Amino acid sequence: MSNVRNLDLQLAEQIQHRIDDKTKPLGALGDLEVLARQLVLIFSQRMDVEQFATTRFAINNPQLVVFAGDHGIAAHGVSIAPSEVTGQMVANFANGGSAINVLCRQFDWQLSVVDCGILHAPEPKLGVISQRLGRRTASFTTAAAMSDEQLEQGLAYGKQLVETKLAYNCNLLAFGEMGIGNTSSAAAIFSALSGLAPEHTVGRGTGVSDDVHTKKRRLIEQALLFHSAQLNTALDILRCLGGFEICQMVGAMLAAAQQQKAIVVDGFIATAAAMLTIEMEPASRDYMIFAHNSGEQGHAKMLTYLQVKPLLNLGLRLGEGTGAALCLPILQSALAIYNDMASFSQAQVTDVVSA
Ligand SMILES: O=C(O)c1ccc[n+]([C@@H]2O[C@H](COP(=O)([O-])O)[C@@H](O)[C@H]2O)c1
Ligand SMILES: Cc1cc2nc[nH]c2cc1C
Repeated sequence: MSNVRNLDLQLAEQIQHRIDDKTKPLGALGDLEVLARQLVLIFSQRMDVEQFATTRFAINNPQLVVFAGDHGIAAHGVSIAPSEVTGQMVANFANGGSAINVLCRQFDWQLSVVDCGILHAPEPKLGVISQRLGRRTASFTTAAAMSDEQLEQGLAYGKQLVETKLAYNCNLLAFGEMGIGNTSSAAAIFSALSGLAPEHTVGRGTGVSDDVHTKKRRLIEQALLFHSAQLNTALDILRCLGGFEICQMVGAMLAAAQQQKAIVVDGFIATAAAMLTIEMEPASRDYMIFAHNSGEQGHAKMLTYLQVKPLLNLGLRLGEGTGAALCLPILQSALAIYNDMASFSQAQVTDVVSA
């Protein structure tokens, strides 16, 4: 049963023609042209030809969601910080002091923060959306990270969030996360999906030492062996190795793709969620924009595995959705070019030949 439709390509040729007919050498705006085509295709899905011809395409009410969750694996000391820091950072998000707050204010993203299950829940008055699945996952070295019920509830919470709180007049959603230990979970998911050994997928996360990096890799090798008979489907992989925030991201990405919204994917952990989403619903990839190539060593490999090209390469390795947030002006530029740039005939530019 597939709930996500591939993009209807009926208007694709017209869109490409309009881009090619702008006053520039063919393809000279590079990836901005690729983005314009993808965004206009997504935003024109249910339009008739007349509406399509007269519409100025725009990003409406862009929403960025940070999903936060704590991880049992963190108790093994695989990060530069303990799990308590997840809750402290969520309070920082709620108080407006983190990197993602600064970037969301700068670019006019609507920011939401979701507590998917963190060790120290913030006070309700801080306005964090509470969709808790527990205090933190089980350490996936010796147990499934979550139960079947938590998995199901997490997917449902993510879906509900998109369908109720975020749906209104918003055509673009960005996904970020926070969770001490979650690069371990994301690396394990990547290994399980791709078959790549942990030495290729496990990186330094928040910036751990050589010794901690080695311990982290060994723990993930151990976990993959422990679960090897179970890791048959994307749902199994998510249940055995995932995090509460990764689970809710998958539910929300599935719902966003189903509603044919553009999906901006942030770094290593958000891309692990995107990989699971694509595994469950391959058509969801049509709606995804990969914001950046993170500094986390496995991220470039994930992007290669997915055969996608990220927009930015700034060495960011913070998470929170910061790479995704930075893309908004580029996405807006792609649409501005599409809407406003003159064609050859409008500008009376003649005699340009293409190879
Ligand atoms: O987005 C990324 O590519 C990324 C790369 C490295 C670290 N992070 C962030 O750092 C935290 C996880 O790192 P760690 O070392 O605790 O596994 C988590 O809060 C992520 O948001 C994020
Ligand atoms: C301070 C801090 C901020 C973060 N933001 C996302 N992950 C993080 C991890 C740490 C440790």
